[in-house]
Amino acid sequence: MANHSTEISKRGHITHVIFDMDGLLIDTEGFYTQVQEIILARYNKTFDWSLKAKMMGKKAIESARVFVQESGIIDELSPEQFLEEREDMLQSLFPTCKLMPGVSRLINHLHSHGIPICVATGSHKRHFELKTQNHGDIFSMMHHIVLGDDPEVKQGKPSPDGFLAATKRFKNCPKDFQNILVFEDAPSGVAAAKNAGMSIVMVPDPRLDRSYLAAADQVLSSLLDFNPSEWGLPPFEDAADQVHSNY
Ligand SMILES: O=P(O)(O)OC[C@H](O)CO
Ligand SMILES: [Mg+2]
Repeated sequence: MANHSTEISKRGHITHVIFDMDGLLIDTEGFYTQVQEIILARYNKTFDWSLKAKMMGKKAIESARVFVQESGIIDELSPEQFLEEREDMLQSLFPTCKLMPGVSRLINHLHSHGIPICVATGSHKRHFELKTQNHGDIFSMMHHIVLGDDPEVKQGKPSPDGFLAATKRFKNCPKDFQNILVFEDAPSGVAAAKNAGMSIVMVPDPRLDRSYLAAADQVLSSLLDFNPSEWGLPPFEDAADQVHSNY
């Protein structure tokens, strides 16, 4: 079995951290699922996790194209109509979102140790504001936030555009991108981090097909299971806090 120092050298010494948002920091992925199930039911179709896996993490319009094409309703509903149809439902759900387990503890820990942290999300500005309106304390600790409609993000995940834009905006950004750790929940996001040459911890929904997990450097069932010292980051001071804190 590898000892602790071997694990660190294998995983590298992380100096900067980039967080995905939906499904990783906040529990908004369930809202998208709920709304997409309702829309497909009108066409007597069911929304399943194989389609979900292909949509999550992408920019809205890119994800909408996948939805109408793969579900076979493209002749009845265009990607633009789909986005319009789901909008009211999403707008009422987003402000009710909660933080995922372990988010508060990890973000506070990294921030208090001066580790540069940021967000790179596929979400556009209007949705970002609805989703984060009750979580200003967490998002204010981010050095910067790169949104899906940022002019530098020409293409959504799995393109590396968002992660590369996020990297450039750090002061003293590392030369070796392996020293940047990305946290993601979506297959497209894991691919984007790999395409950017970064290290990647995946925290997938348990319903996601396991074939999607192989690309990540580490797979965790929750951020509560993340051990910073395995990645050369400052260890949690209070081990008891790791066990007992849910948020
Ligand atoms: O997972 P994120 O934060 O990149 O968001 C992407 C979409 O808005 C939701 O899948
Ligand atoms: Mg996500």
